[in-house]
Amino acid sequence: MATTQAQRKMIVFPSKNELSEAMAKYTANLSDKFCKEKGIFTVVLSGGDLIDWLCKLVQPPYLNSIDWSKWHVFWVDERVCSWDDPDSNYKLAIDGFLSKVPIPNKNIHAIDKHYAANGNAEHCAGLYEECLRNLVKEKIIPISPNTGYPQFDLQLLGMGPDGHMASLFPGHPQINVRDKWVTHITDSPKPPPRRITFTLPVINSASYNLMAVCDKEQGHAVAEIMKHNNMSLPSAHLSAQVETVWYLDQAATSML
Ligand SMILES: O=C1O[C@H](COP(=O)(O)O)[C@@H](O)[C@H](O)[C@H]1O
Repeated sequence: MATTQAQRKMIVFPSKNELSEAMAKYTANLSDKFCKEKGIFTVVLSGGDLIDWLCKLVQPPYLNSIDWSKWHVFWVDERVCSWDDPDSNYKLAIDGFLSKVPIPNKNIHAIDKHYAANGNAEHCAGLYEECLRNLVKEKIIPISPNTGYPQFDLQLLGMGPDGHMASLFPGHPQINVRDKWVTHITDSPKPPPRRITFTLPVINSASYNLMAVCDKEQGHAVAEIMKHNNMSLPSAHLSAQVETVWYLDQAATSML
């Protein structure tokens, strides 16, 4: 079932399996489009359950048909910990997805290894922003003519039961930051406390934003956003330059 609100297109799938299949197809189609148009595909990952739902991308027909050499991979948020810590979104993506596809190492743009291990969130945010600014200079990432912030091709996002996206949490000031591309938090309500995150204007400057939400646990936040447009939930602010699409499984719509 597909419905469209002002800014949000919502598609409900019977189960995670169908959602994963659709997400792989959506990603593969955009990869083809952007690789043909500009020879580069910039993809931003989140952590959490999303990585599991990318499983279909590492299977035929996508595994062999996607031009992985053109991919550049980023993280919308990252936990400030060592790369091999079980909390690391980098580790999660490497283990569950990136180690299974031939993306050149130099195109995987992770949080700084040394400073992440040292736990300095502010410094890690500054360094990640510097990394993005260098890639803008190298013309890997364009600046959106509409917003003035970096414009990624596709972001694959997830939402926590409290309505957070990336590491923008309800009631925390990071959602209002506009003078940075990447900011930090040291008191995240979800552990671990120290994280870096893209700011909202960067998130909303992406061409395509796909928000994938499964499970009953998220049902209340889904209803607050879809039925009541409750803007106190960070995920309610999600938009994109071309398309914002919410992929939900049946369980996540239990309160709609
Ligand atoms: O902490 C985080 O949570 C969100 C949502 O994760 P999920 O496990 O509820 O799917 C995730 O999108 C974000 O990247 C991560 O750092």
